[in-house]
Amino acid sequence: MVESEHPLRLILHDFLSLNLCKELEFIHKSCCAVGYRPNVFSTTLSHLIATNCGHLLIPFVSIRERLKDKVEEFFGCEYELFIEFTGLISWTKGASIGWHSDDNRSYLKQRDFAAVCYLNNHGKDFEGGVFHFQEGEPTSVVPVAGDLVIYTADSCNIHSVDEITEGERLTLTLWFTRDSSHDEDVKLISLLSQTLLSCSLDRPFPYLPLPASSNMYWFPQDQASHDHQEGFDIRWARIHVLHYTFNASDRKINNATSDLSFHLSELLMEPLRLGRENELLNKEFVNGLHALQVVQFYCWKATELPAVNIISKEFRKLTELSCSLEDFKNDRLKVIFLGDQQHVQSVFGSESSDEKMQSSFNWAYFASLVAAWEDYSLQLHKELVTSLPHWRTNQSIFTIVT
Ligand SMILES: O=C(O)CCC(=O)C(=O)O
Ligand SMILES: [Fe+2]
Repeated sequence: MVESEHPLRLILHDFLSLNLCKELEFIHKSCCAVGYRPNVFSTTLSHLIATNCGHLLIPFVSIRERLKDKVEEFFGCEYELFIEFTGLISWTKGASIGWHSDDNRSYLKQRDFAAVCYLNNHGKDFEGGVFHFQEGEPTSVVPVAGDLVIYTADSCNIHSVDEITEGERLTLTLWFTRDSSHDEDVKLISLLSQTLLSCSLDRPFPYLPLPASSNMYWFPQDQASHDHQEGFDIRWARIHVLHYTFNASDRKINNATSDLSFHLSELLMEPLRLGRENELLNKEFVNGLHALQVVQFYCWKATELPAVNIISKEFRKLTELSCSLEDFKNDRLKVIFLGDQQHVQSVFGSESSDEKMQSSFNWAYFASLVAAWEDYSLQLHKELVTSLPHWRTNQSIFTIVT
């Protein structure tokens, strides 16, 4: 399993199971916002909490523990380590990073160790994006889903990543610190406490996502220019490359355009429907993020379960497609949210997954997964509610054995 003998870095194969990689991909593709560098997208744990998706921290809990144990063990730490940052980070066409160490800014000095888990595959999901160490073995790491690289964050491990030339490269990245004042857990527990305690505990759907402000989902076409008009909305772009559309009723759009205080970008914060080719699913989602999450859940599960061919009566009822598509055919919205569709395709398009999804798509199966997504989310929410009091007492996020 171990690849290198270098004392300050370690490469492990198959550290994460493929299903965990897929689950984290589902979380990222349904929740991410624009990142801190051009062509980069990120999902931080605090962003999940801020968008009412604190329950999606649960899948990270045991991975963070295993990673911390591994780092402590490999570096023989005799002091306690704290996690300073946890995030899902994806890089798309044009993103790269030159030689650097991870503590190379005054505000990053607290970083002692880094862990990068690859969640998808070079050569299949993206091209480019090979990782290099400037000195010592191994010189290069080709990302493979499930593999892990850990290294010290100082100048002993100067590294770089080649430019992504196609597709989307996804990682789970953590930094560790000895400095307890940079402990991420303390901040996350405080945020979770604020959001969970401020809402009533018996809400019927406590896991429904709440979008952040629209600019956090706006991917500018030219990030160097200060004119951020041109570009696209990440949420819309993600469903577009999977051949879905967001549909709002004409009445709503007309009302919105006549109300000058209402920004059209806010339409994705409002109830809407999902369409595909000339069909419209007879279900209202509370907002664009809600619909996106169900679509991404379908992508995750559709690769796992055999397609359902027998459409039961119950399914048929659920999938009754709306007959008033004409009232929802709003190409105007597409222009506003997507802009240049070729640009969207060059950022998020992926041919291999595309073909598979297209040929096996089935609304009945999709509708059955709406319910499965609700069960999944509710289960995680319950785990969160059970765990939080223990986390608060210990000021630490850990697996609660029940
Ligand atoms: O994603 C990687 O392989 C490494 C990224 C990196 O070097 C960084 O974020 O500092
Ligand atoms: Fe780095």
